[in-house]
Amino acid sequence: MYTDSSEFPGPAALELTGVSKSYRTGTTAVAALREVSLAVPAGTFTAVMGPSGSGKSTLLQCAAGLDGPDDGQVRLGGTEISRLGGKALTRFRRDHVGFVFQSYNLLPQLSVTANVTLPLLLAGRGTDGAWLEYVLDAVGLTGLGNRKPQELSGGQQQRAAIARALITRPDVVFADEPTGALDSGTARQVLELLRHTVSVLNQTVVMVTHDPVAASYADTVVFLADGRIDGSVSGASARDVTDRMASLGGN
Ligand SMILES: Nc1ncnc2c1ncn2[C@@H]1O[C@H](COP(=O)(O)OP(=O)(O)OP(=O)(O)O)[C@@H](O)[C@H]1O
Repeated sequence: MYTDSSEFPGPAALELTGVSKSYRTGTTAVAALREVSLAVPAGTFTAVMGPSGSGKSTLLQCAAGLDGPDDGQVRLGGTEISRLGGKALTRFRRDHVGFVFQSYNLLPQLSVTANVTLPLLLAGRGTDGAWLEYVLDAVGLTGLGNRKPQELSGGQQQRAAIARALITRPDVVFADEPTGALDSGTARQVLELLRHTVSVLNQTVVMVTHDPVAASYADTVVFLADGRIDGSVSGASARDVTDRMASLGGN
């Protein structure tokens, strides 16, 4: 794992430096992230794992600009997003970040093509037809662009959500438990697709997951425990990840 982009050649797609975040409930404060530093090289697949409550979702929210850290910096594609707020941050996210969630969040009344190109429409950008076709092909939805989401299987719906995340050519795609709602065979296909977007499209992907099999598709698995980074492994098998998680006392 890199804690600083000077440690690797090439640009960092994402860099967190000393990021801390607490939540206040009543009179008590819960430290969800404690001085987390992490650098993700462009064109790599990173999985974030850790026990329940270790701070994975908070890390993703801060890294993607969905929430602001209390302390520290977040740089995404060369922009320090922790300095941005309001409309500037919303615009930045729209143009530079892609999201894939466990629930596909497709609009039922729109076709696959309209769902996939919605981020471009919202950004006031035109659709490059060749890129749309390429992306739909890449996610295995060739010829299904006119279908409505409910006319697709769960795996196909998640593929459409991945196409929607890729369409703006974002600096980073953040995936939060992207296979949580899928059976293991379909999950494997979606993970292979995410792997393909990194290996072939040079996309940067950061995925939060509870599943050691999902994590094994990543180049690097970063472990969180109690709001801190607790090491990382590269090229890990599902077994390696399971063993590491057991040593963290996690699930
Ligand atoms: N909105 C919130 N208000 C108060 N505390 C919160 C809030 N969100 C998260 N927390 C606390 O922050 C800590 C980290 O939570 P987070 O959701 O980031 O962990 P996680 O690793 O994603 O957990 P899980 O695997 O169960 O989803 C936990 O102690 C959690 O209870």
